[in-house]
Amino acid sequence: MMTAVTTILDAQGLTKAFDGHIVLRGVDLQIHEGESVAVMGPSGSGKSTLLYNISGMDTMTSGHVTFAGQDLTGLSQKQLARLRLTTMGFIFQHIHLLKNLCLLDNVVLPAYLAGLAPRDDLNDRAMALMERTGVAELANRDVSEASGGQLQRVGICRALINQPKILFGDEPTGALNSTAAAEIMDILGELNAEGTTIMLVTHDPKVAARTDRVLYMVDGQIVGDREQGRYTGADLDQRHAEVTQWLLQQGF
Ligand SMILES: Nc1ncnc2c1ncn2[C@@H]1O[C@H](COP(=O)(O)OP(=O)(O)OP(=O)(O)O)[C@@H](O)[C@H]1O
Repeated sequence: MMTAVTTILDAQGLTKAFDGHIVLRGVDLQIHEGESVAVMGPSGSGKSTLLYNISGMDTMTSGHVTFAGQDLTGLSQKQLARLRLTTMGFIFQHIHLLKNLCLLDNVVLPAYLAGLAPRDDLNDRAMALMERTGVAELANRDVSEASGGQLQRVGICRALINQPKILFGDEPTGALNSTAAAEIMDILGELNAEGTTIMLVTHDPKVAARTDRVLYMVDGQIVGDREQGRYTGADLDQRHAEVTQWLLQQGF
């Protein structure tokens, strides 16, 4: 039986210029609900700019982006902030947590700001996420008392606290050793298997090997789009070899 594909994010003719310097050159991109997508390409090709513009973190120069049926183009900064807070999660290379809050409160904060549930429920939800990602014992600790890999897990919990429809990552494993990076990708793989749509900017073909689809950007355009099927936990070396070969063909 064929499963219907739902487009969760649709960018049409997305252009972004900084002071007349064109960084995104009319990008068309559809992301389907439930898929995981890696965005690769040379430094400066526009990967992060693409992520920031399709998520409404930055304001595009021209084009249209529709997310979960809502056209971002006409929204005010306040409406965009609300949309991001309640429907999108973000993880970065360096997770910026508030130093004067314990790790649990850092996870709870976006939910508290969204005001969608009572505080006790938010604490329970945050603890469940921290248990799931293996950082529950750190809940009452400070930011300075956790390792980079542990902080990235806390960052994932924070990104998930409002049950986002999509999780965006900008080099989420970029600052981690290979073991910690693999553990983060295991967590993201589980979330994806449960239905969370994921889009990651990465330089790491091993990260890309675990996603459903790899985009390759050059000079502000998507020039390669590879569907590689779901990673099931087996044959990572084989997938890595295949995606590396494809990347080399793209000019990686
Ligand atoms: N806020 C900004 N103001 C001016 N120029 C910017 C800004 N953000 C990005 N750029 C420029 O846009 C281009 C693309 O940057 P971007 O960070 O999107 O590339 P990238 O592919 O993510 O690179 P990297 O892999 O190095 O992170 C670069 O030339 C960069 O200098």
